[in-house]
Amino acid sequence: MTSHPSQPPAQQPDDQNPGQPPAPDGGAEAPAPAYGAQAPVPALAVRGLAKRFGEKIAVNGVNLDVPAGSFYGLVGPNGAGKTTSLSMATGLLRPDYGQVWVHGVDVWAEPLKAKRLMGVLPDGVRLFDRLTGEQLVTYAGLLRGMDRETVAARVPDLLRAMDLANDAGTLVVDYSAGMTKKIALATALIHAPKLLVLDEPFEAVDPVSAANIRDILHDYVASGGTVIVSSHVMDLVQRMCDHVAVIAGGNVLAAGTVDEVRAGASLEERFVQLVGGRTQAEGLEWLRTS
Ligand SMILES: Nc1ncnc2c1ncn2[C@@H]1O[C@H](COP(=O)(O)OP(=O)(O)OP(=O)(O)O)[C@@H](O)[C@H]1O
Repeated sequence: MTSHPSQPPAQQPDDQNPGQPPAPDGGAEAPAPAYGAQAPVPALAVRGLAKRFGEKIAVNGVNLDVPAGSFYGLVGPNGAGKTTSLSMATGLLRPDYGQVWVHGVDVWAEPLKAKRLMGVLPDGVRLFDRLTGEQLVTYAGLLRGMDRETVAARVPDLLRAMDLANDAGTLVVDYSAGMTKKIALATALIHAPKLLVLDEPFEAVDPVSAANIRDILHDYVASGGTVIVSSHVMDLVQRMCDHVAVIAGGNVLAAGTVDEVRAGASLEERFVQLVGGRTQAEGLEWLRTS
């Protein structure tokens, strides 16, 4: 495994990077993670990650350590920067600033090596939906450089685990939203990655399938894998995850074990305390029917 550099590579000065936005808070100065001989290398380490879309700062210098073997929840209100952060962390969206390591491998310096370690379920994923479910998962395995025999052995296992065995021959374009989510998750699992990054994996998934997926993910973590899930469902994160980060306005407001972050309250109460933003239904009087 590649060890971390003791210092981060120098940030690009703006004059070498025309059109780049100025470094956000914590962006340019964020130290690289330095792990001693004893300290385990995190599954994911993020330093000074930042992204701006025009005037909008979507991610404002995020630092995060996701311990190997953890079940890590990422929660935040709509537009908090979760998807943008995860997209940059998984090599799908180039950051303006910052660095990301997966098990010590720099995602943006060694993308192929890093991506071999990861399985990703991106938000709003576009799949090759003119393939059948079985073909799509097979294709994902072959694309990862796996041999045909191993892929052929794993595909039925995954289809069964996702309760899609009876729809193996159906075109993905004809799948429901929940079925599409599950087949996308199967494509993320086929190469048995060390780190799974799942953006809203339970959205549109029925309760029985969600419980099955939770079991699969718990087994995966128990066998040494690491899972990062973003979710809006606090109760689910509190029950399912051992670590959590709360992100809002492109910043991490709190991060640690679930018990540390919720500090005696429920995660939902703590979330509302941290994030604020509860609004009264003022101005919607016209909506009242009586
Ligand atoms: N491609 C884009 N172009 C312009 N603005 C974008 C783009 N992607 C994201 N944004 C903006 O960046 C901010 C963060 O968006 P992001 O999708 O990361 O939030 P999120 O926490 O995943 O939200 P949600 O929970 O609603 O999915 C939002 O204000 C969003 O409008």
